[in-house]
Amino acid sequence: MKCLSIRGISKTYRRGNGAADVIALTGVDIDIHCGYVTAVLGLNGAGKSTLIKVICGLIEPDSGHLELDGHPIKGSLTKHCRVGAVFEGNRNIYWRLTARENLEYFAAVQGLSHSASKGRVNELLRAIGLDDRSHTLAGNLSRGMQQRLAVAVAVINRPEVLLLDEPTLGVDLENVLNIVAYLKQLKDDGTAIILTSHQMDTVEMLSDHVAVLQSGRIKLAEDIKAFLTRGSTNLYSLSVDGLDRSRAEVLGALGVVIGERALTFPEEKLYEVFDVLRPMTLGTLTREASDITSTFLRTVRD
Ligand SMILES: Nc1ncnc2c1ncn2[C@@H]1O[C@H](COP(=O)(O)OP(=O)(O)OP(=O)(O)O)[C@@H](O)[C@H]1O
Repeated sequence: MKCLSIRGISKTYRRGNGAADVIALTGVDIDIHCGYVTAVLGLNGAGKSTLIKVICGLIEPDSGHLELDGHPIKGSLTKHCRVGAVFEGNRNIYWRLTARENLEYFAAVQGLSHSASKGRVNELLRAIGLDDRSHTLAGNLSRGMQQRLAVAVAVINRPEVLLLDEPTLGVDLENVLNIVAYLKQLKDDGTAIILTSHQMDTVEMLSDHVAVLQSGRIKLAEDIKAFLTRGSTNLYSLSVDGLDRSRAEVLGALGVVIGERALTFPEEKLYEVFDVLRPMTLGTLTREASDITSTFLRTVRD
């Protein structure tokens, strides 16, 4: 497999009983390449999880289809290639099985032989740092450990397409690095990885391409280097105390990011921000290093 293409996917949740329908995705097109990680970014409710569910066949889209190497596929992607997935809330693991039993169970479901399964399970337990907790029930593992187990379960069959919805949520920094290193290995072996995450460090460490979803539509899709270059404009941070609601609204409309103690905004907004804040006493003004978080925020607020 060389490339998975998502073509014109739209999905509306129809709620009935007079409740308004929710348009989750509208005409989404993305190309996903083997051996690359594509990060799908978006604010809460942008449609990321819906897209992941559509790709792995859990949700039927209203329109649109998937293509493999340019050929439209019939039925679920899982019928055409090996697919692994981590869903929000670790729904891909069984709480009443131990970590080892979960891996053995899913290895059997995926058709691995007993001997292949044994080696693979041990390898994965080591890779995710759970070899000393292999006999603990999944339900008794910490949240971060459960998350690591969910990643291991998703890759048990060496997937050609791996879908990761928030794979490092709640995982400590050391284990984030372990997971990232393991996923990089998978990508080097040719797996096409689709990642959604609010953890920008993980996104920056892993991704080759970025697609930004906003209100169910693709706002931008490009190489991560091009994406990061967008953020090269200088950003300023200004500390303020006692910002009132009407000023906050005006600043929000200008695209200023309002934090607990400071405002963040691009250089070209500097004088407009000063005008809005006048005659307040202003705190320290510092120039911020531009990073993936600020680039993303600017993209969705633009
Ligand atoms: N089963 C459902 N029934 C009705 N509406 C839904 C359902 N699932 C999701 N939605 C709505 O669809 C929209 C997209 O939701 P989705 O979970 O795909 O967003 P998301 O980008 O993954 O958000 P988050 O970052 O919060 O996880 C939201 O408005 C959400 O409320």
